[in-house]
Amino acid sequence: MVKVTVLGASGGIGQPLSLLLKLNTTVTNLALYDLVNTPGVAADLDHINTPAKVKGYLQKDNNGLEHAVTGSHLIVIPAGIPRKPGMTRDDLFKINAGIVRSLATAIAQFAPQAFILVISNPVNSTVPIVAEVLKRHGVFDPRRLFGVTTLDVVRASTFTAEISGAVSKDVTVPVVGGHSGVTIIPLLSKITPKHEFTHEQVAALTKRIQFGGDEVVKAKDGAGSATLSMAHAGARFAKAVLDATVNGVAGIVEPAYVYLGAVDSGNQLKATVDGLDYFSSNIELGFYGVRNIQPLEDLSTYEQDLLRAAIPELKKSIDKGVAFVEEASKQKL
Ligand SMILES: NC(=O)c1ccc[n+]([C@@H]2O[C@H](COP(=O)([O-])OP(=O)(O)OC[C@H]3O[C@@H](n4cnc5c(N)ncnc54)[C@H](O)[C@@H]3O)[C@@H](O)[C@H]2O)c1
Ligand SMILES: O=C(O)C[C@H](O)C(=O)O
Repeated sequence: MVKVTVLGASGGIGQPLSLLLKLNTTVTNLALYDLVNTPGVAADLDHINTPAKVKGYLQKDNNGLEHAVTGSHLIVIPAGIPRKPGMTRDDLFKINAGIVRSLATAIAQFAPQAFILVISNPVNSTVPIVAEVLKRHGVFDPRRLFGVTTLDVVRASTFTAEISGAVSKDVTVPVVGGHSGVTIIPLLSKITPKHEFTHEQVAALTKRIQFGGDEVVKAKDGAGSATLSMAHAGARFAKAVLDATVNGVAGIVEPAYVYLGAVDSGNQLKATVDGLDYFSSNIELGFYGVRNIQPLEDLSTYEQDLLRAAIPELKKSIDKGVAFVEEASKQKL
């Protein structure tokens, strides 16, 4: 059995993401959990002739969350509120931190072995929140926890190809750091296939990739943030984890925001990012999840400056997530 669970499955991301996961033939059971509407979404998806059996769970059901997560191989979390124009991702912390903490508590209790993919913003803080909850339950395996930053590399491929004329699906741009504004660091000097951009193009592309989310928030004009492109990105990353951990595919490399103490190579990277505990880099996936975290090498001067600007922002967001769980534990929430 390969059970995948989506927490927040009725939302703007949750529904198309669940559709794409239903189309993934590695999945045998798809559990959809939300406050509302999951029975309908599940009944609808269950008519698609792919292997996964789909079941909906509601918060108001008796032990709905427990039943949704129990036995899961992989759990994706897009639960929480999205931005409106004028908001930063950090403005979501107040509400989403509590949502993510309560979902992580259930995972720690009922699915401690699951691979966890966090989409809920602010990712730079919500991933440390999940980790702290798992640590407190004595079940933290950092190789199994990922902040999903795939949308940044998807955008980077699209935006750079518009300038270079390459076919976007063939373009790869490493994007490292975190998932918010200046913490998003595109490494345009490392684009493949190789392309030489002018300084002006590098500056403009960097800004567009860093603030790509704002373009969608503005265009949606109060109706939320990226959902469809995010569903695509989330399904792509979930497929990568399933291929590595279920299907035994070796050598898969995808970016993700992870705990750097997960593996030795992460500790080496940690030394080059001023001791940050979490950072997004290209991750080689293996049977147990994170297998290798790629180092930052040969950055251009411009990229080194971006990194310098990102580090204090990341530190603030990480500390905020850790402090939130500490405070909640003190208050026995
Ligand atoms: N990581 C990324 O790259 C990325 C990209 C886009 C959006 N996001 C984030 O994803 C989150 C969701 O975005 P959306 O557009 O789908 O929002 P949405 O409001 O459309 O959907 C969120 C869903 O979460 C559900 N929910 C709320 N509290 C819950 C709880 N305690 N348990 C289960 N479900 C709960 C809601 O009922 C809703 O169905 C936002 O925080 C957004 O900022 C992240
Ligand atoms: O921009 C947002 O708030 C949503 C998401 O993080 C994105 O990058 O599109």
